[in-house]
Amino acid sequence: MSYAQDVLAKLKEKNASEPEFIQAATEVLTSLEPVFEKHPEFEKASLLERIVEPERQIMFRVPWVDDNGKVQVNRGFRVQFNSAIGPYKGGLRLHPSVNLGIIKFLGFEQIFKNSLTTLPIGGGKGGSDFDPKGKSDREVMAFCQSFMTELFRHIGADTDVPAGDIGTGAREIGFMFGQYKRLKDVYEGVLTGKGLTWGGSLARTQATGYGLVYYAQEMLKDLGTDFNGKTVAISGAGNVAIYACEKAQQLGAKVITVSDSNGYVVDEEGIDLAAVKEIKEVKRGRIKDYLNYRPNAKYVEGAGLWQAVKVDVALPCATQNELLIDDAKALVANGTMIVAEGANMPTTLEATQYLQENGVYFAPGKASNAGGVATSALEMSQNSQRLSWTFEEVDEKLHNIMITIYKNSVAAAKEYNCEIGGKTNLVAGANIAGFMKVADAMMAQGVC
Ligand SMILES: NC(=O)C1=CN([C@@H]2O[C@H](COP(=O)(O)OP(=O)(O)OC[C@H]3O[C@@H](n4cnc5c(N)ncnc54)[C@H](OP(=O)(O)O)[C@@H]3O)[C@@H](O)[C@H]2O)C=CC1
Ligand SMILES: N=C(CCC(=O)O)C(=O)O
Repeated sequence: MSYAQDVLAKLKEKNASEPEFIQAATEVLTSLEPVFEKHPEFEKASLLERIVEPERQIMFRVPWVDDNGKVQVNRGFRVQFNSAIGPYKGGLRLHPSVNLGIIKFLGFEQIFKNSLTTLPIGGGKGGSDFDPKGKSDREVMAFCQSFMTELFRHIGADTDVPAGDIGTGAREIGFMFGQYKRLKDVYEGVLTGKGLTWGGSLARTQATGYGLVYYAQEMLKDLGTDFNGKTVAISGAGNVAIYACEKAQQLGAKVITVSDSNGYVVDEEGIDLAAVKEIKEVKRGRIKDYLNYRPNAKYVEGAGLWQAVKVDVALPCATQNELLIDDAKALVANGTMIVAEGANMPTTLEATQYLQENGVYFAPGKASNAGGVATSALEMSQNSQRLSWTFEEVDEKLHNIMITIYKNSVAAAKEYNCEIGGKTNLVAGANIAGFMKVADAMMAQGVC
């Protein structure tokens, strides 16, 4: 049994109730096998045993009062996974499905994603099982203030910088920031995704979606083509999905699907993004309301998006494990050229392998969705300098970072001979490239 396999076996035993964390760790550790053959010093330093154990895991009670005067209680989390290359950095997910295993999977992915950005940020993640859907602004504020009343003692601009993720948008970041400032009596860049009048960065809202398309553009370039005239399927209708759609449309693609947790829309004439933005960003409505704007479109309740349409490009931008083996088989049968993940771990391990082995060029979210956290790090840079860059300046830096992530992933894959289905194995390349910088820092910093 190899070093990585031995550590993985122990990890599965020790974290048996955390399937998503085991899934994320299985993908990374399997990719790293050839690295440990070349670097036996890593095993001697028990590097893997240390990197798979979070530096700190914080769980706390979050009591708040709803609009009926009833006291509600939620559970809060922050996993400070790895600070070898910088302060912990990662989003806050507010969704009823949140538990420690989900936050550990997200935090583990964040270590290598943040490393790939080439910026000085470590890996962390947090959130709560609070569901903001259907709550009043006052209820969301009450929750966010209570959440931050516990979290503030563990974070800071040079310690741990949370941001958005599922269920955490500009509204939630605002309420959390206001509470932090009151408690700490400090005005600092402790959160990213802030409003533009109080320290936010231009292009941060667009960054994850734009960055995903910039990365996918590099993939298409290596296939001798581009987005112009391509048919694209996108899942989700939130921050990542909306701005992936916007950039793909700007590059000449026809996006024909979006979805939410109730169902999906197919609009063969091309998604009306202004309608999606109004439904989701303004009215906080359901995607089925799209038919009120585009009566010729189709709405289908439930899952099934990936088997419903024939597309050149698939961009899963909703949630983990949304693209399963039968979806992968449908994409292959329909001749899909590339799958680039906008969400974190949306494709199961089995589906990923099937897509790669059958010639679909596949990008893991830790590489292709890194534009969000990269731009968060650019927001931190602007805060440190007490400056604000223009949209064009930030967008150009973002584009260059995504090109660098792609090139570094390809280079690492080539160095370790990682090919699959006749194409570069970007999963292995991203995991290796992301790991090496963290490994180098951990080896230099001693047993810690
Ligand atoms: N925001 C960011 O900066 C980044 C986010 N990501 C990842 O991208 C993905 C989307 O995040 P983001 O756009 O920020 O989140 P949002 O909350 O803005 O949007 C999430 C979208 O996914 C849908 N969704 C959520 N859970 C499920 C589910 N269980 N089944 C089906 N659909 C679901 C939501 O539908 P509904 O409204 O019905 O809940 C919504 O349309 C997540 O995996 C996140 O971790 C990755 C990098 C950066
Ligand atoms: N949710 C995010 C963004 C994190 C951040 O901007 O710190 C992610 O990279 O998954």
